[in-house]
Amino acid sequence: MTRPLLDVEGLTKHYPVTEGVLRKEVGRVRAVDGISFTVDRGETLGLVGESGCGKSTAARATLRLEEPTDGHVVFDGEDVTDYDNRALTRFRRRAQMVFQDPTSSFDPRMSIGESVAEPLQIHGVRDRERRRRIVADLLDRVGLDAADVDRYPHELSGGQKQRVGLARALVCNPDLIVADEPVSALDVSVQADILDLIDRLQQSFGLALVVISHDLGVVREVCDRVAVMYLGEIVETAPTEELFEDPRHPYTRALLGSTPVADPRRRGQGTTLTGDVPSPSDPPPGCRFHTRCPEVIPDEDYDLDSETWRAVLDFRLRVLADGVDIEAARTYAAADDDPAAADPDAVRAAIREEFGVPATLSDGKAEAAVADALDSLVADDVDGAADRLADAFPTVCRRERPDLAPATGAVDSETWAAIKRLRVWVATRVDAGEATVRDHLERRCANEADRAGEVDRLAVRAAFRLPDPISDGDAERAVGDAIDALLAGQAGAAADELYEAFGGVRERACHLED
Ligand SMILES: Nc1ncnc2c1ncn2[C@@H]1O[C@H](COP(=O)(O)OP(=O)(O)OP(=O)(O)O)[C@@H](O)[C@H]1O
Repeated sequence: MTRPLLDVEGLTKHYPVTEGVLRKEVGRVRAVDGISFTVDRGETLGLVGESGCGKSTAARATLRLEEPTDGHVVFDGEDVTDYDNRALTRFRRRAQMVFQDPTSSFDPRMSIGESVAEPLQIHGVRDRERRRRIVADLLDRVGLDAADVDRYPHELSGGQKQRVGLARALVCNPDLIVADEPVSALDVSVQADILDLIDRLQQSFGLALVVISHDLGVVREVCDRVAVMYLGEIVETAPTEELFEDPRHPYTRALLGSTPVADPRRRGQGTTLTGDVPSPSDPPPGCRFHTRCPEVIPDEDYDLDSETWRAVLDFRLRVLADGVDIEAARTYAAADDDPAAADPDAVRAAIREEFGVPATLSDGKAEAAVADALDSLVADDVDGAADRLADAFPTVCRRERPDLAPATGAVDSETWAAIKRLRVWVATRVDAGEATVRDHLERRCANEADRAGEVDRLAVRAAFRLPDPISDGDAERAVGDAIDALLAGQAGAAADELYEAFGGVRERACHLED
């Protein structure tokens, strides 16, 4: 595998939540929370997930249209997060963004020709005639007429405007385009045309593309690989058809289950998504999806099917959030319209019904806990109910999050984090000469080398917190070879080793299936 054009590692964007005139920080919106992905030259990566899961923020932070809170964005061997303003201007020429609503990115007083030519002017193409030729050629390639040059945005349809948006993004001959919901504002009839155009442009310009969409049909149409985002995290990355045929993460399965599919064999299969995405300012612990996950793992102490387990957990979650409306249950249960006189058994039954909890659970221990909680609720003791349910129904998913690990082997999450640390360090030095690489390595390993007397394999492992040896044989071989290449000053060869063994293409989730 060749080295990717874009290697995003641990990218994080938190927005502070402030209060009062002094704007004291009282919390953080964890919009993007440590995501990693790669995009090869000429490749199209889809970024999918429900509304609010952080896709647009991820795009803006990747292109440094907003400052990331943490993480690295390595683009063509350089760390974009280190760039000064000048380097950023150069980067923005090579990495462009296309927005959902092209109208907002146009100045209504500028003609189409002027709008498309503007980036050329900004980036120093002074020759007017040359600008005109480039613009005419691009308009032609995006399927517009040369005569459209003199028209204004308000004279164009949505589809035509998106074509102009693409022409404008292409005008500086970028290597990467990030398209944020490029067709969701368009009529369905025009969407296919624009997707087809994106596909053709990508091929003829050899572009790397990141296509952001909440619509799985869109990504299936144009993407080589797909990364699935949930609540600020990437839960699964896989080649497109593999993802659709064999989704590994329960969130991906639920997302696919909620999308209408053309294939009649798959219609109605799988689980669907219910409820809203929780707030990113207070994400659930463990696997963030566990509060909605139809496949949440039952505690081994109980013998309940997954649907009942989900119902019990929904009940537990709602009680803990003080979200059970007991008065409404009393009203529902009251035979003679007097909630105060409602039969307590009927109130308990009404609450069970609301959450889909069976009248009697087959597992005695679970039934006892639910019955106790219902007794407390009926006695208006919400805290008592919450304590009982919190103690009785833990799930492994509250403690452990699905861990992205390379399909190459069973490395644990700490080892994987160390490998990625080494990979990013190497990726930003691939073009450096041998002496520079060795010099940088010496500095990186200064503490460990002091102890060891020289920079050797052990010092490098210690500096990057890599186990010695890594338990998985394939991973150990790749890392060992990469370290040897580094010690010889050959960062390029080290990067090749690491991408070959641990490249984003084969990155799959998750321990839940294992
Ligand atoms: N400037 C901001 N300040 C505070 N919170 C923000 C800001 N921008 C985004 N967010 C929050 O971050 C989370 C992720 O938003 P983002 O727009 O990235 O999601 P998305 O997946 O692109 O959703 P959509 O498809 O609706 O655009 C949301 O909860 C959003 O409210």
